[in-house]
Parts: sequence; structure tokens; C-alpha cells
Amino acid sequence: MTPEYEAEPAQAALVFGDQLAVARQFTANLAQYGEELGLIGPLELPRLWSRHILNCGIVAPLLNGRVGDVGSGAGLPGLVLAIARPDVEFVLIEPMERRTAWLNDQVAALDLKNVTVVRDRAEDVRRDVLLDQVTARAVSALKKLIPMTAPLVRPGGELVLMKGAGAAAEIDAAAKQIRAFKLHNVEVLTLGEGILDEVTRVVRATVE
Ligand SMILES: C[S@@+](CC[C@H](N)C(=O)[O-])C[C@H]1O[C@@H](n2cnc3c(N)ncnc32)[C@H](O)[C@@H]1O
Repeated sequence: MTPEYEAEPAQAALVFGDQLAVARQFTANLAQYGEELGLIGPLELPRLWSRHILNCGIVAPLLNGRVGDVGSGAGLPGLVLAIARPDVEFVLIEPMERRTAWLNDQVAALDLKNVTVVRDRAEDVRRDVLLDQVTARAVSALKKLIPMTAPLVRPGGELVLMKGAGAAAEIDAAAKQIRAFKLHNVEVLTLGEGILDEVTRVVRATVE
């Protein structure tokens, strides 16, 4: 039996459009198996849609081409974004076997044609094909995250890193890494204002 979890908010239709049924199925699967598989804590169930699914889905319009998601874990944001944007190709990079097994199961269960799961640490991923953009959420502070993610991005591509209210302070603390990895146009974007109950912040930067 699926444990009780947050009822679907009205904003879900706005964020996922004609992909809503797939997003709904993924959310139900995460509610059913997420705690047992150690992917989410029990406290997340009452805010599964608002804190996790919508918070990730709102990033979808920023993406294009071939996007890597570093440290996908339960599929946040990588799987959610792949659901929202079937026209974009996603590479989910996650070192933990239990988590890649979950990600592969969900790709099959949801019949997603635009997702590849790579079991590896970001630092060890083969770089023969560079990505147009890289996303990450809750993996590490920016000064550690930049060296992990920027080398995966093609020249002119972007980092789109989900961050909390401390995003600007993290940018200040990462000044050295921003210079070393030649990031430009580093900005904090606030997404979902007037739509979501909790806004989403991303640090977006262009890789030289
Ligand atoms: C706190 S979890 C966050 C998971 C998911 N992004 C989310 O927002 O719920 C951090 C994830 O990053 C992964 N991770 C840690 N170090 C990594 C690395 N060097 N390369 C890629 N993934 C890594 C972990 O295995 C874990 O799944």
C-alpha cells in the first residue's frame, strides 16, 4: 500500500503540462518505495510535491540539448526534469548502486526514452562527449560542486545548480573556483515566484 503523501497541488498541471500523468506516476512510485530504499526520509512525504517534485520541475524551461544531472539520488532533479522535457536528453550521474538501480527501474517503468543512467562519480565520468548543461541539487557547496561539474560542460555551455537561500553567499565563497574554472555570467535566478508556495533558486553560469 502506498503511504499517505501530499495531495497533488494545482500548480502541478502548470509545471508539467501534458507530462502531468508521468510526473504523477513518478511521485506515487517515490512515495511508495522512496523511504524503504533510503531515497527520501519519512518527513518528506507530506511535502513531496511542493518541496521536491515542483521545486525541481520549475527548472525545466531553462534546459536544452544534452543535460547531465550530477548526484541524481532519487531522481531529483534529473528524472523530474526528464519527465517535464522529453525533448531534452538527460544523463543521470550517480555513484551509488542502490540509487542507479532505482533510477534505471524508473526509466523503464515510466518508459522514458530520453534518459541514460551512468554509475560513477562526476569526477570520474568519461569526458569524450561534453554536455550542454549540468544540473545538481543537494550534492555539495558551490566551491566543491564547481570542480565536480564544470569539466563536464562544453565551452559555452552552462551550469544550472539548484541552491537554497544561501546561494549568493556560496557564490562569494567560491570566487577562487569561479575564476579557476572560467565561469562567466554567474547569477542567481529565482524561479516559481507567484506560482509555487516555495520559490526555487538556481545558480546559473556559463563555462568559457
Ligand atoms: C544528498 S543526495 C541528493 C540527491 C538528489 N540530488 C536530491 O536532491 O534529492 C547527494 C547525492 O549525490 C551523490 N554524490 C555524492 N558524491 C558524488 C560525486 N562525486 N559524483 C556524483 N554524485 C555524487 C550521492 O550518492 C547522493 O545520491
